[in-house]
Amino acid sequence: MNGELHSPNYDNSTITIFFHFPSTFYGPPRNWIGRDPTHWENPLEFRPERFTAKGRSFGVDVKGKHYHFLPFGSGRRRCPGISLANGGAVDMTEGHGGSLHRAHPMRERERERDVGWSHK
Ligand code: HEM
Repeated sequence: MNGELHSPNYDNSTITIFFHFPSTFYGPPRNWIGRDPTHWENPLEFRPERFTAKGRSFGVDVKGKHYHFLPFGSGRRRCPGISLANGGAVDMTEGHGGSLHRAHPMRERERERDVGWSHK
C-alpha cells in the first residue's frame, strides 16, 4: 500500500481496504473510514462511550495502526499535529457561524532552545 492513505496511488499494485482497488483509483472514499460495522456497533451513531474503559473500543490505537479508526490518518502523511492534539493543546470548542470556527484559535508561543551554538 502507498504511504499516503488519502492521496492517489501511482504504483502498479492494488490496495485492500474492505475491497481490492486498482492503483489508478483515487483512494477509498473517506466516509468509509470509521464506519465498518464489523468493528463498530451502529457505526453512524455518536457514542463516545465506546472508548471508555468499559467500551468495546477501549485502547484502540489512534496513530494509524488500527485501520478501522483513523482520526489522524496513517502512514507517511498522517497528521503531524497528533501529539499536540493528544496532549490537549488543541481546543476544539466550536464558535458560532455558518461555517465552524474554533472558539479559541491556536496561538504560537516562542520558546528559546539551546542548540549548542549561537550566531552572536
Ligand atoms: C484533533 C485534532 C486533529 C485531527 C483530528 C487531525 C486530523 C488530520 C488528518 C485526518 C489528516 C490527514 C492524514 C492523511 O492524509 O492520512 C491530517 C493532516 C495534517 N494535519 Fe492534522 N489533525 C489535527 C490537528 C492538527 C494540528 C494541531 C496540526 C498542526 C499544528 C495539524 C497539522 C496537520 C498537517 C500539516 C497535515 C498534513 C500532513 C501531510 O499532508 O503530510 N493537525 N490531520
